[in-house]
Amino acid sequence: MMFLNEASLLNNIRTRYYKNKIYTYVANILIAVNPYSEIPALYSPEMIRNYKGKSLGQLPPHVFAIADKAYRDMQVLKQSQSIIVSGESGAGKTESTKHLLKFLCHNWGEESGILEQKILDANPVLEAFGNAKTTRNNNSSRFGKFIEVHFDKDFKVLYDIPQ
Ligand SMILES: Nc1ncnc2c1ncn2[C@@H]1O[C@H](COP(=O)(O)OP(=O)(O)OP(=O)(O)O)[C@@H](O)[C@H]1O
Repeated sequence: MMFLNEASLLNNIRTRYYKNKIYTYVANILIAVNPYSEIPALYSPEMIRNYKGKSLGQLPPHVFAIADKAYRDMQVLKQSQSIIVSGESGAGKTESTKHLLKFLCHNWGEESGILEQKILDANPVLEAFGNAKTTRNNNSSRFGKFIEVHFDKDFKVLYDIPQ
């Protein structure tokens, strides 16, 4: 971008959004715009495989790239990593968190995948207890959500911060 200010950033995000490119990087922060419709190719099994082991920026901006970087940083630095998912109600935090979990489970989980499937399957149950319809979101996590997933010894904390 020629000028880095709020207006040009928003314009850039809008232009990308109209091309179904809902993800944009600002340095190593990922901005996601809620498309309010399914973009199937964005989360296909092929995409999940493509983003495994790729450096940030090697492929187009994606929530999978953030998950992969966190996992690889954990391995290299031997320290737990955190992904903070933040935004107003209805912004798409819960959906983003589900995509993060799915990516991590499919690419970096145990081989049998049984435990990972249980983690993914637990989500609808938790939502049944913790979610409610609000004016801003039909499936709002009003009671807050905190997901902690451990792979091996010291993997990983995901936060979905209620707004
Ligand atoms: N990546 C996405 N693709 C398609 N639809 C999405 C996506 N992200 C969000 N949505 C749609 O937007 C709705 C609201 O998203 P979500 O529940 O994730 O918001 P939230 O930020 O967690 O809200 P709250 O803080 O109220 O819990 C979802 O039910 C879904 O219909």
